[in-house]
Amino acid sequence: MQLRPKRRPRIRMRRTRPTMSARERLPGVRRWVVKIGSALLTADGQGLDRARLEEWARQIAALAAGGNEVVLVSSGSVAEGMVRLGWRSRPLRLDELQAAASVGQAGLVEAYGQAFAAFQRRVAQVLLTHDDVSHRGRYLNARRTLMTLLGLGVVPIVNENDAIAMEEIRVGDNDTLAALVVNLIDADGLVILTDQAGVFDADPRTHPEASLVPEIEAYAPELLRMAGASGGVLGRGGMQTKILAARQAADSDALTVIVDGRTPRVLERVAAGEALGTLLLPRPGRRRAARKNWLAGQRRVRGRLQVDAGAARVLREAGRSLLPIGVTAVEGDFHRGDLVACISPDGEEVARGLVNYDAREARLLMGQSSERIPAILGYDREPEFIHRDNLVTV
Ligand SMILES: Nc1ncnc2c1ncn2[C@@H]1O[C@H](COP(=O)(O)OP(=O)(O)O)[C@@H](O)[C@H]1O
Ligand SMILES: N[C@@H](CCC(=O)OP(=O)(O)O)C(=O)O
Repeated sequence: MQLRPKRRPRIRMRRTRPTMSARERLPGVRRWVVKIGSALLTADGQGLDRARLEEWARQIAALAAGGNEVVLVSSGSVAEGMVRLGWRSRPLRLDELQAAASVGQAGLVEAYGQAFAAFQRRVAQVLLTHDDVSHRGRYLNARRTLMTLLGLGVVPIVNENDAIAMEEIRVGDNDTLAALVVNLIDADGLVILTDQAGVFDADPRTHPEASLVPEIEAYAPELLRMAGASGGVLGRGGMQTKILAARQAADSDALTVIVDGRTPRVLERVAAGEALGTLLLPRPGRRRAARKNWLAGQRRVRGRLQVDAGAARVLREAGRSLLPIGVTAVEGDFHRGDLVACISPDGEEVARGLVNYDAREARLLMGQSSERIPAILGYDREPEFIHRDNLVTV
């Protein structure tokens, strides 16, 4: 009897039919999150690959000089820490992992600092946990800090706060962290740099005949089947978490490109719309920002702001920010970052959003013009009670 080689079942792919090529949207992207994975950052577990790091710094600096805003999400703290501590295998104990991450994170930011300095760019270290993006007040602060850094022309370098993150507040992998950052700052492009050319129709490590998927909807159901279970020795997520990250980015209408970070001038070429890696697309017509969905879904309204007719109208019709001057009464005992409802003079809820002031401060500021905030409080903050980015109409 002749044995026939076992064939892999063919996967039918629903690729997005290009009308205007979706790649043509990439040159229009202005705010990027670039994620660099452990698999790529360290030369075979021998420490950080500084030559590559410098090349990415050059490209990010070039994008920034061309009017783009770029937040870098970089892994590598554990890998670098292991090298600095002389450990050959990734520890299993959480405290040792956290120690390695702390040692490595210092090295990581130092290396980026030097790399970017060669291109006259400053960097900032931003360490986040899951709590920071799900907790009301810290969410606003994390967002504001990142936006301020971008406004200053600084490149924020984000990693998970591994030293303190316990299991229940861990994001877990940096693909997911990158997606959280996309949603946090309303980025319109996410580039995930990894050690493969992109997403293949099967894991290329175990299926050398697999072929690259150039473009696909992030929510295409077959995608997760293509991705093998987990990543390499240093990385954690593998392709699965990258696809889930692309989906989360797609929820706020961002485009994701998964691509080999070793490709020459990769970031500049991706941003120019060149067909590199895999482009993962949002579903057409899904425009509502993820943050707004999240806001709309929050049930625990902590307070109510009575607004006058004019404020009710601009909130309802134009989705504008709520200023202190339009508020006539403050109900409840809420804190900065809490969800509050905006109530029109006829008693209807017109909008809800994350408030920038504590109830005590709001009572002092209501009915006043925003220029008077510093004089009334003795310190300055946002001119809005609720910024339109953090507000949904009901
Ligand atoms: N369908 C697929 N296409 C490409 N890579 C895949 C696929 N399925 C699994 N992988 C694996 O995912 C790995 C990348 O994930 P990981 O090692 O976590 O990298 P990183 O550190 O960049 O996050 C690849 O080296 C590859 O072996
Ligand atoms: N925050 C840790 C873990 C990051 C991580 O999971 O890495 P990866 O998903 O491979 O980019 C680190 O910097 O090593």
